[in-house]
Amino acid sequence: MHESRPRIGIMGTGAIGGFYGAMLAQAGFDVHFLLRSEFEAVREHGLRVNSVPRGVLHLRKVQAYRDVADMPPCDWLLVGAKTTSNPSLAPAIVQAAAAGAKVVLLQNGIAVEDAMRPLLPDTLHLLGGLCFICVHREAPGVVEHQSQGAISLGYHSGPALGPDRQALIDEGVAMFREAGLDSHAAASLEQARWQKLVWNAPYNGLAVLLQADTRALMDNPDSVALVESIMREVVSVARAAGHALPEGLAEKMLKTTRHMPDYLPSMYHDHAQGRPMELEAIYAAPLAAAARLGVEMPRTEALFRALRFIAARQSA
Ligand SMILES: NC(=O)C1=CN([C@@H]2O[C@H](COP(=O)(O)OP(=O)(O)OC[C@H]3O[C@@H](n4cnc5c(N)ncnc54)[C@H](OP(=O)(O)O)[C@@H]3O)[C@@H](O)[C@H]2O)C=CC1
Ligand SMILES: CC(C)(CO)C(=O)C(=O)O
Repeated sequence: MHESRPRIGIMGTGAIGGFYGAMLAQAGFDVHFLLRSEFEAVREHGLRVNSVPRGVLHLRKVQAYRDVADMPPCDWLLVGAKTTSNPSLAPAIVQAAAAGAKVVLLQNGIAVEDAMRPLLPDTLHLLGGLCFICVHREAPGVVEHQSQGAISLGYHSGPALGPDRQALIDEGVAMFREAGLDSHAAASLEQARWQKLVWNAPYNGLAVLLQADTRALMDNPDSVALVESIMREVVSVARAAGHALPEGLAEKMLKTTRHMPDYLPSMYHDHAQGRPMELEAIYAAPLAAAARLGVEMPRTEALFRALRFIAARQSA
């Protein structure tokens, strides 16, 4: 630890990293941002979050870095890159870590910590952070925040045992709460990931395939039927894996989505910008789990294959 408050590193400052990092910096935390394509813009103009529920937050002086070697050692490393960047980002995470640092993957998908764990030394704690939020990058250094913002944390692996794990999660939860965010401990990180996937598996991919935002998807009976059937497949696999997802989860998510702003999930933006889509974390890993458990996910698999076709054409 450094001084009385932890030092925070944002590893990948896009929509999620920009939003949570700016909120923490505004609350007085010592936050250091690793950037890539938007480094110059942020260094010159700062980081701006245009938030519908919270108003404009403009961090004019940002501790921004293009090279991880210039970053000071950080106690909390919040990974805001897409899961597709994790293998190439891992050495930078290790380099920016203070002794005994907590690495938190603020990412969607299944088994993302399992894939990251072998790339980190055993001395680092690895946690997952599930972000319930609608944000996207509007321009270099500009994040649009449409709604929500809650974050739940769960411990994956590392040197802490038993009550020490809970204490670390509580420390993280308290940090986000101090920044004015709704934050909770997830009883089980794996279950929390499956539960969130019930939303991401249908909407992320269908937004790309059908070129539609959530409002358009919810206004059409055919797309609603597709969304619902994919949700039910994810729920079945999660339950087969031993996760007691709440009864009526799919219905509740459909209802909540009807009341959301017309939102384009992050996978839509990746496709639109020609960036890799998170197909491994959101589709391939759940499908592999389903195969191991002997549960079929025919509609999810069809969506995955269609998306993989789109991705292959895009990269050709
Ligand atoms: N957006 C949302 O509303 C939500 C997103 N999520 C999840 O959060 C995660 C992040 O998504 P999101 O914020 O939308 O993604 P973005 O594409 O907006 O941000 C990713 C950022 O990581 C940066 N990055 C990647 N690799 C490196 C690197 N090697 N060095 C430095 N920076 C790097 C990118 O830089 P560059 O500009 O160079 O590409 C970019 O700024 C995903 O897993 C997503 O599924 C979860 C809930 C909601
Ligand atoms: C489910 C949603 C839209 C908001 O909770 C989100 O967090 C995401 O896009 O991953």
